[in-house]
Amino acid sequence: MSKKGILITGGAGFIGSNFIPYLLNKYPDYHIINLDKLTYAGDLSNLKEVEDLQQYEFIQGDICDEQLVGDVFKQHSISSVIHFAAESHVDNSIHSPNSFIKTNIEGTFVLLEAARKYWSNSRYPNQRNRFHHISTDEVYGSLGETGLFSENSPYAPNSPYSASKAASDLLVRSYHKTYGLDTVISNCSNNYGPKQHDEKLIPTVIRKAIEDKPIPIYGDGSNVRDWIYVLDHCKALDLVFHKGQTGESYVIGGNNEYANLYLAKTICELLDQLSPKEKGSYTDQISFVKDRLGHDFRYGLDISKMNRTLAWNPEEDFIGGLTKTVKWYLRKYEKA
Ligand SMILES: Cc1cn([C@H]2C[C@H](O)[C@@H](COP(=O)(O)OP(=O)(O)O[C@H]3O[C@H](CO)[C@@H](O)[C@H](O)[C@H]3O)O2)c(=O)[nH]c1=O
Repeated sequence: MSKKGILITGGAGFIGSNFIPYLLNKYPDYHIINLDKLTYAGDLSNLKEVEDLQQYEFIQGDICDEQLVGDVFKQHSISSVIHFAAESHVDNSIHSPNSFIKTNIEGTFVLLEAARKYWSNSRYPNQRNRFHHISTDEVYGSLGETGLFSENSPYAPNSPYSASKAASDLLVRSYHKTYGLDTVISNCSNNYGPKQHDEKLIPTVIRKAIEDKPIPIYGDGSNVRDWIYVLDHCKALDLVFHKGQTGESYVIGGNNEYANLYLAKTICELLDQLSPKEKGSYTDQISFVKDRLGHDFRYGLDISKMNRTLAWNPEEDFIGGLTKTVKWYLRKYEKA
Protein backbone atom coordinates (compact mmCIF):
# COMPACT_ATOMS: atom_id res chain seq x y z
CA MET A 1 0.00 0.00 0.00
CA SER A 2 1.07 3.66 -0.26
CA LYS A 3 3.52 5.73 1.73
CA LYS A 4 0.76 8.11 2.87
CA GLY A 5 -0.22 8.17 6.50
CA ILE A 6 -1.80 5.08 7.96
CA LEU A 7 -4.04 5.94 10.88
CA ILE A 8 -3.88 3.33 13.62
CA THR A 9 -6.45 3.92 16.33
CA GLY A 10 -5.89 2.50 19.79
CA GLY A 11 -2.23 1.82 19.11
CA ALA A 12 -1.32 2.10 22.79
CA GLY A 13 -3.50 -0.87 23.68
CA PHE A 14 -2.37 -4.48 23.86
CA ILE A 15 -2.75 -5.62 20.26
CA GLY A 16 -2.06 -2.19 18.74
CA SER A 17 1.21 -1.81 20.63
CA ASN A 18 2.37 -5.20 19.36
CA PHE A 19 1.18 -4.44 15.83
CA ILE A 20 2.82 -1.01 15.34
CA PRO A 21 6.42 -2.21 15.92
CA TYR A 22 5.68 -5.28 13.80
CA LEU A 23 4.40 -3.12 10.93
CA LEU A 24 7.21 -0.56 11.09
CA ASN A 25 9.79 -3.28 11.20
CA LYS A 26 8.35 -4.99 8.15
CA TYR A 27 7.49 -1.82 6.18
CA PRO A 28 10.07 0.80 7.23
CA ASP A 29 8.78 3.39 4.76
CA TYR A 30 5.24 3.47 6.15
CA HIS A 31 4.16 6.52 8.10
CA ILE A 32 2.06 5.57 11.11
CA ILE A 33 -0.15 7.96 13.04
CA ASN A 34 -1.26 6.42 16.30
CA LEU A 35 -4.43 8.07 17.63
CA ASP A 36 -5.12 6.88 21.16
CA LYS A 37 -7.12 8.40 24.01
CA LEU A 38 -4.87 6.80 26.62
CA THR A 39 -7.65 5.45 28.79
CA TYR A 40 -6.65 3.23 31.72
CA ALA A 41 -5.93 0.50 29.14
CA GLY A 42 -3.43 2.43 27.01
CA ASP A 43 0.26 2.43 27.87
CA LEU A 44 2.83 4.37 25.84
CA SER A 45 5.68 2.58 27.54
CA ASN A 46 4.76 -0.40 25.35
CA LEU A 47 5.76 1.66 22.30
CA LYS A 48 9.21 2.75 23.46
CA GLU A 49 10.89 0.88 20.61
CA VAL A 50 9.18 3.08 18.00
CA GLU A 51 8.61 6.40 19.76
CA ASP A 52 11.69 8.11 18.30
CA LEU A 53 11.21 6.87 14.75
CA GLN A 54 10.45 9.54 12.17
CA GLN A 55 7.86 7.26 10.59
CA TYR A 56 5.84 7.16 13.81
CA GLU A 57 3.70 9.85 15.34
CA PHE A 58 1.50 9.73 18.42
CA ILE A 59 -1.61 11.85 18.89
CA GLN A 60 -3.55 11.70 22.12
CA GLY A 61 -7.24 12.00 21.38
CA ASP A 62 -10.66 10.43 21.27
CA ILE A 63 -12.03 8.75 18.14
CA CYS A 64 -15.43 10.19 19.10
CA ASP A 65 -14.06 13.72 18.56
CA GLU A 66 -15.28 14.48 15.03
CA GLN A 67 -13.26 17.67 14.67
CA LEU A 68 -10.03 16.03 15.76
CA VAL A 69 -10.52 12.96 13.58
CA GLY A 70 -11.28 15.17 10.54
CA ASP A 71 -8.16 17.24 11.21
CA VAL A 72 -6.01 14.13 11.54
CA PHE A 73 -7.23 12.85 8.15
CA LYS A 74 -6.45 16.19 6.49
CA GLN A 75 -3.20 17.05 8.19
CA HIS A 76 -1.69 13.61 7.76
CA SER A 77 -3.16 12.72 4.35
CA ILE A 78 -4.54 9.53 5.82
CA SER A 79 -4.69 6.85 3.14
CA SER A 80 -5.84 3.92 5.28
CA VAL A 81 -7.19 3.19 8.73
CA ILE A 82 -6.50 0.21 10.95
CA HIS A 83 -9.03 0.57 13.72
CA PHE A 84 -8.09 -1.09 17.03
CA ALA A 85 -9.47 1.50 19.47
CA ALA A 86 -12.18 -0.03 21.64
CA GLU A 87 -13.29 -0.61 25.16
CA SER A 88 -12.48 -4.30 25.34
CA HIS A 89 -13.04 -5.77 28.79
CA VAL A 90 -16.25 -7.80 29.04
CA ASP A 91 -16.52 -7.44 32.85
CA ASN A 92 -16.37 -3.65 32.58
CA SER A 93 -19.11 -3.69 29.95
CA ILE A 94 -21.36 -5.54 32.38
CA HIS A 95 -20.86 -2.96 35.15
CA SER A 96 -20.61 0.20 33.00
CA PRO A 97 -21.75 -0.26 29.42
CA ASN A 98 -21.87 3.46 28.50
CA SER A 99 -18.29 3.88 27.35
CA PHE A 100 -18.59 0.72 25.24
CA ILE A 101 -21.53 2.14 23.31
CA LYS A 102 -19.79 5.49 22.96
CA THR A 103 -16.30 4.40 21.93
CA ASN A 104 -17.04 1.19 20.09
CA ILE A 105 -20.13 2.27 18.16
CA GLU A 106 -20.02 6.06 17.96
CA GLY A 107 -16.24 6.13 17.65
CA THR A 108 -16.33 3.70 14.72
CA PHE A 109 -19.07 5.79 13.12
CA VAL A 110 -16.98 8.98 13.43
CA LEU A 111 -14.02 7.25 11.77
CA LEU A 112 -16.15 5.81 8.97
CA GLU A 113 -17.68 9.21 8.26
CA ALA A 114 -14.26 10.87 8.20
CA ALA A 115 -12.95 8.17 5.85
CA ARG A 116 -15.97 8.45 3.54
CA LYS A 117 -15.80 12.24 3.35
CA TYR A 118 -12.04 12.62 3.17
CA TRP A 119 -11.42 9.86 0.66
CA SER A 120 -14.23 10.94 -1.66
CA ASN A 121 -12.57 14.38 -1.92
CA SER A 122 -9.07 12.96 -2.01
CA ARG A 123 -6.32 14.61 -4.01
CA TYR A 124 -5.19 11.06 -4.83
CA PRO A 125 -8.23 9.55 -6.60
CA ASN A 126 -6.28 6.51 -7.80
CA GLN A 127 -4.95 5.65 -4.40
CA ARG A 128 -6.36 2.62 -2.63
CA ASN A 129 -7.93 3.70 0.65
CA ARG A 130 -8.68 0.86 3.01
CA PHE A 131 -10.55 0.75 6.33
CA HIS A 132 -9.57 -2.30 8.38
CA HIS A 133 -11.82 -2.86 11.37
CA ILE A 134 -10.37 -5.03 14.14
CA SER A 135 -13.06 -7.03 15.87
CA THR A 136 -13.73 -10.08 17.97
CA ASP A 137 -15.07 -13.62 17.70
CA GLU A 138 -17.47 -12.73 20.53
CA VAL A 139 -19.87 -11.20 17.99
CA TYR A 140 -20.96 -14.77 17.17
CA GLY A 141 -22.12 -15.52 20.72
CA SER A 142 -21.36 -18.75 22.53
CA LEU A 143 -20.81 -22.36 21.44
CA GLY A 144 -21.61 -25.57 23.31
CA GLU A 145 -19.12 -28.43 23.62
CA THR A 146 -18.91 -28.86 19.82
CA GLY A 147 -18.93 -26.83 16.62
CA LEU A 148 -16.92 -23.88 15.36
CA PHE A 149 -17.69 -20.32 14.30
CA SER A 150 -16.81 -19.19 10.79
CA GLU A 151 -17.33 -16.01 8.77
CA ASN A 152 -20.78 -17.36 7.87
CA SER A 153 -22.00 -17.78 11.44
CA PRO A 154 -24.90 -15.51 12.42
CA TYR A 155 -24.19 -12.65 14.79
CA ALA A 156 -25.53 -13.37 18.30
CA PRO A 157 -23.58 -11.22 20.78
CA ASN A 158 -24.33 -11.76 24.47
CA SER A 159 -22.52 -9.03 26.43
CA PRO A 160 -22.75 -5.25 26.05
CA TYR A 161 -19.12 -5.45 24.87
CA SER A 162 -19.77 -7.99 22.13
CA ALA A 163 -23.02 -6.26 21.14
CA SER A 164 -21.13 -2.98 20.72
CA LYS A 165 -18.49 -4.71 18.57
CA ALA A 166 -21.21 -6.44 16.52
CA ALA A 167 -22.87 -3.07 15.95
CA SER A 168 -19.58 -1.55 14.83
CA ASP A 169 -18.92 -4.48 12.45
CA LEU A 170 -22.35 -3.93 10.90
CA LEU A 171 -21.70 -0.21 10.49
CA VAL A 172 -18.47 -1.02 8.69
CA ARG A 173 -20.32 -3.50 6.49
CA SER A 174 -22.93 -0.88 5.65
CA TYR A 175 -20.27 1.64 4.59
CA HIS A 176 -18.94 -0.91 2.15
CA LYS A 177 -22.36 -1.83 0.77
CA THR A 178 -23.74 1.71 0.66
CA TYR A 179 -20.76 3.93 -0.12
CA GLY A 180 -18.37 1.42 -1.62
CA LEU A 181 -15.78 2.07 1.10
CA ASP A 182 -12.92 -0.44 0.83
CA THR A 183 -13.38 -2.28 4.12
CA VAL A 184 -12.12 -5.47 5.70
CA ILE A 185 -13.10 -6.85 9.10
CA SER A 186 -11.13 -9.35 11.15
CA ASN A 187 -12.71 -11.22 14.07
CA CYS A 188 -10.11 -12.70 16.37
CA SER A 189 -10.14 -14.99 19.38
CA ASN A 190 -8.44 -14.40 22.76
CA ASN A 191 -4.95 -12.94 22.35
CA TYR A 192 -2.12 -13.61 24.79
CA GLY A 193 1.44 -12.34 24.98
CA PRO A 194 3.46 -9.38 26.24
CA LYS A 195 1.84 -5.97 26.86
CA GLN A 196 -1.66 -7.17 27.72
CA HIS A 197 -3.51 -5.20 30.39
CA ASP A 198 -3.46 -6.63 33.90
CA GLU A 199 -7.25 -7.03 33.94
CA LYS A 200 -7.34 -10.01 31.55
CA LEU A 201 -7.23 -13.66 32.61
CA ILE A 202 -3.60 -14.58 31.88
CA PRO A 203 -1.95 -11.49 33.48
CA THR A 204 -4.40 -11.83 36.41
CA VAL A 205 -3.36 -15.43 37.07
CA ILE A 206 0.36 -14.55 36.95
CA ARG A 207 0.01 -11.41 39.08
CA LYS A 208 -2.18 -12.98 41.78
CA ALA A 209 0.08 -16.03 41.88
CA ILE A 210 3.26 -14.11 42.56
CA GLU A 211 1.49 -11.74 44.97
CA ASP A 212 0.51 -14.86 46.93
CA LYS A 213 -3.19 -14.00 46.57
CA PRO A 214 -6.18 -16.12 45.52
CA ILE A 215 -6.28 -16.66 41.74
CA PRO A 216 -9.90 -15.92 40.79
CA ILE A 217 -11.52 -18.42 38.42
CA TYR A 218 -15.07 -17.58 37.44
CA GLY A 219 -17.71 -20.28 38.00
CA ASP A 220 -16.24 -23.78 37.78
CA GLY A 221 -13.49 -22.87 35.31
CA SER A 222 -14.98 -24.99 32.52
CA ASN A 223 -15.48 -22.09 30.08
CA VAL A 224 -13.32 -22.51 27.00
CA ARG A 225 -11.38 -19.86 25.09
CA ASP A 226 -9.27 -20.21 21.94
CA TRP A 227 -5.89 -18.56 22.57
CA ILE A 228 -3.73 -16.96 19.89
CA TYR A 229 -0.26 -15.54 20.42
CA VAL A 230 -0.47 -11.82 19.70
CA LEU A 231 2.28 -11.89 17.05
CA ASP A 232 0.40 -14.57 15.13
CA HIS A 233 -2.55 -12.19 15.18
CA CYS A 234 -0.30 -9.34 13.94
CA LYS A 235 0.86 -11.49 11.01
CA ALA A 236 -2.75 -12.29 10.15
CA LEU A 237 -3.69 -8.60 10.32
CA ASP A 238 -0.84 -7.70 7.99
CA LEU A 239 -2.24 -10.18 5.43
CA VAL A 240 -5.86 -9.10 5.83
CA PHE A 241 -4.93 -5.41 5.57
CA HIS A 242 -2.77 -5.83 2.47
CA LYS A 243 -4.37 -8.75 0.69
CA GLY A 244 -7.87 -9.27 2.09
CA GLN A 245 -10.79 -8.98 -0.32
CA THR A 246 -12.72 -5.77 -0.04
CA GLY A 247 -15.99 -6.08 1.89
CA GLU A 248 -14.94 -9.41 3.43
CA SER A 249 -14.60 -10.62 7.01
CA TYR A 250 -11.86 -12.92 8.27
CA VAL A 251 -12.01 -15.10 11.34
CA ILE A 252 -8.62 -15.46 13.08
CA GLY A 253 -7.91 -17.99 15.82
CA GLY A 254 -5.05 -19.87 17.41
CA ASN A 255 -6.33 -23.47 17.33
CA ASN A 256 -5.63 -23.57 21.07
CA GLU A 257 -8.86 -24.26 22.90
CA TYR A 258 -8.46 -24.63 26.64
CA ALA A 259 -10.79 -24.52 29.63
CA ASN A 260 -9.94 -21.62 31.97
CA LEU A 261 -9.12 -23.92 34.88
CA TYR A 262 -6.73 -26.00 32.78
CA LEU A 263 -5.06 -22.80 31.52
CA ALA A 264 -4.70 -21.39 35.05
CA LYS A 265 -3.15 -24.68 36.26
CA THR A 266 -0.74 -24.70 33.31
CA ILE A 267 0.39 -21.15 34.11
CA CYS A 268 0.85 -22.09 37.78
CA GLU A 269 2.97 -25.08 36.78
CA LEU A 270 5.15 -22.86 34.58
CA LEU A 271 5.53 -20.47 37.50
CA ASP A 272 6.47 -23.38 39.76
CA GLN A 273 9.43 -23.97 37.42
CA LEU A 274 10.36 -20.36 36.66
CA SER A 275 9.84 -18.75 40.06
CA PRO A 276 9.28 -21.54 42.64
CA LYS A 277 7.52 -20.80 45.92
CA GLU A 278 9.26 -21.67 49.14
CA LYS A 279 6.57 -24.25 49.86
CA GLY A 280 3.83 -25.83 47.74
CA SER A 281 2.57 -25.00 44.27
CA TYR A 282 0.91 -21.88 42.87
CA THR A 283 -2.02 -24.12 41.90
CA ASP A 284 -2.99 -24.16 45.60
CA GLN A 285 -3.98 -20.47 45.21
CA ILE A 286 -6.64 -21.19 42.57
CA SER A 287 -9.96 -20.07 43.95
CA PHE A 288 -13.43 -20.33 42.39
CA VAL A 289 -15.38 -17.09 42.48
CA LYS A 290 -18.83 -15.90 41.40
CA ASP A 291 -19.40 -16.42 37.70
CA ARG A 292 -19.52 -13.60 35.14
CA LEU A 293 -23.10 -12.63 34.21
CA GLY A 294 -24.10 -14.12 30.85
CA HIS A 295 -20.69 -15.84 30.66
CA ASP A 296 -20.17 -17.24 27.13
CA PHE A 297 -19.29 -20.92 27.50
CA ARG A 298 -17.01 -21.50 24.54
CA TYR A 299 -15.52 -19.87 21.47
CA GLY A 300 -13.90 -21.99 18.77
CA LEU A 301 -13.03 -20.94 15.26
CA ASP A 302 -12.84 -22.43 11.80
CA ILE A 303 -9.88 -20.55 10.34
CA SER A 304 -9.94 -22.26 6.94
CA LYS A 305 -10.73 -19.04 5.05
CA MET A 306 -7.54 -17.38 6.36
CA ASN A 307 -5.62 -20.50 5.42
CA ARG A 308 -7.19 -20.98 2.00
CA THR A 309 -7.25 -17.38 0.80
CA LEU A 310 -4.28 -15.79 2.58
CA ALA A 311 -2.09 -18.85 3.28
CA TRP A 312 -2.07 -18.00 6.98
CA ASN A 313 -1.83 -20.36 9.92
CA PRO A 314 -0.98 -19.63 13.55
CA GLU A 315 2.64 -20.64 14.14
CA GLU A 316 3.37 -20.20 17.84
CA ASP A 317 3.41 -23.35 19.91
CA PHE A 318 1.11 -22.77 22.90
CA ILE A 319 3.49 -23.75 25.70
CA GLY A 320 6.34 -21.85 24.02
CA GLY A 321 4.21 -18.71 23.69
CA LEU A 322 2.87 -19.06 27.22
CA THR A 323 6.39 -19.46 28.62
CA LYS A 324 7.54 -16.26 26.87
CA THR A 325 4.45 -14.51 28.21
CA VAL A 326 4.94 -15.69 31.79
CA LYS A 327 8.60 -14.57 31.67
CA TRP A 328 7.58 -11.13 30.36
CA TYR A 329 5.10 -10.63 33.22
CA LEU A 330 7.55 -11.92 35.80
CA ARG A 331 9.96 -9.19 34.66
CA LYS A 332 7.17 -6.60 34.73
CA TYR A 333 5.76 -7.50 38.14
CA GLU A 334 9.08 -8.16 39.79
CA LYS A 335 10.21 -4.68 38.73
CA ALA A 336 7.01 -3.06 40.02
C1 LIG B 1 -10.36 -11.73 34.25
C2 LIG B 1 -10.82 -13.14 34.52
C3 LIG B 1 -11.43 -13.90 33.54
N1 LIG B 1 -11.87 -15.15 33.78
C4 LIG B 1 -12.47 -15.93 32.68
C5 LIG B 1 -13.54 -15.26 31.86
C6 LIG B 1 -13.34 -15.84 30.47
O1 LIG B 1 -14.02 -17.07 30.34
C7 LIG B 1 -11.84 -16.09 30.38
C8 LIG B 1 -11.06 -14.99 29.70
O2 LIG B 1 -11.46 -13.76 30.26
P1 LIG B 1 -10.88 -12.39 29.73
O3 LIG B 1 -9.39 -12.44 29.82
O4 LIG B 1 -11.57 -11.30 30.47
O5 LIG B 1 -11.25 -12.40 28.20
P2 LIG B 1 -12.67 -12.64 27.42
O6 LIG B 1 -13.80 -12.23 28.25
O7 LIG B 1 -12.68 -14.02 26.88
O8 LIG B 1 -12.49 -11.58 26.23
C9 LIG B 1 -11.23 -11.37 25.57
O9 LIG B 1 -11.22 -12.05 24.33
C10 LIG B 1 -12.08 -11.54 23.32
C11 LIG B 1 -11.91 -12.40 22.10
O10 LIG B 1 -12.55 -13.63 22.30
C12 LIG B 1 -11.80 -10.08 23.08
O11 LIG B 1 -12.71 -9.56 22.15
C13 LIG B 1 -11.92 -9.29 24.40
O12 LIG B 1 -11.62 -7.94 24.20
C14 LIG B 1 -10.96 -9.90 25.41
O13 LIG B 1 -11.09 -9.22 26.64
O14 LIG B 1 -11.40 -16.17 31.74
C15 LIG B 1 -11.69 -15.74 35.02
O15 LIG B 1 -12.08 -16.91 35.23
N2 LIG B 1 -11.09 -15.00 36.01
C16 LIG B 1 -10.65 -13.71 35.81
O16 LIG B 1 -10.13 -13.08 36.77
